[in-house]
Amino acid sequence: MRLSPYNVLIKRLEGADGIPLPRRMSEQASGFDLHAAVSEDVVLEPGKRALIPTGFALSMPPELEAQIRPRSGLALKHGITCLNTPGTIDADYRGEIKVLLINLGEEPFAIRRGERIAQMVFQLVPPVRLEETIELAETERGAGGFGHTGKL
Ligand SMILES: O=c1ccn([C@H]2C[C@H](O)[C@@H](COP(=O)(O)OP(=O)(O)OP(=O)(O)O)O2)c(=O)[nH]1
Ligand SMILES: [Mg+2]
Repeated sequence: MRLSPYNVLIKRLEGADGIPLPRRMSEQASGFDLHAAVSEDVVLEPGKRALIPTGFALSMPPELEAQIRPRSGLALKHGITCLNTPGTIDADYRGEIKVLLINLGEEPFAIRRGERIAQMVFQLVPPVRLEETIELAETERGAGGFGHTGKL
């Protein structure tokens, strides 16, 4: 078990005064909830999408990435989810973290300043080097996929 946490730096951006920094809502929550840093309400009509600012930027060690995931409560109650879920935040990205929301519900949904709209989960990214070859290691599955193993 890792004893010391990964140190991730967070910078509040202009216009994000009063917006809480991302936070875990319970001690062992996987995700840090993200708040909308919109200057005024954004109304998402059914079927429409919007890129919502969160008011902060990150600097994290190269072995990490962050994933932007939907909040299940918003998805269940209002059909609000992330279009590109999970969104990928690269370790070298220094711009504002944004959330691409889409309304898959039947009613317009208002996104208000400061409301929690999504969550950010940090993940380890293993160091991988792609090496081109003409022969792959054989397996029992081989090229079978997409339901190849049946239903039961
Ligand atoms: O939900 C998201 C997804 C991405 N990003 C930012 C951080 C990420 O590092 C960058 C690029 O994202 P991605 O690689 O998914 O998009 P792309 O279309 O491949 O853009 P790029 O060519 O800039 O990599 O955009 C967000 O703020 N929120
Ligand atoms: Mg990319």
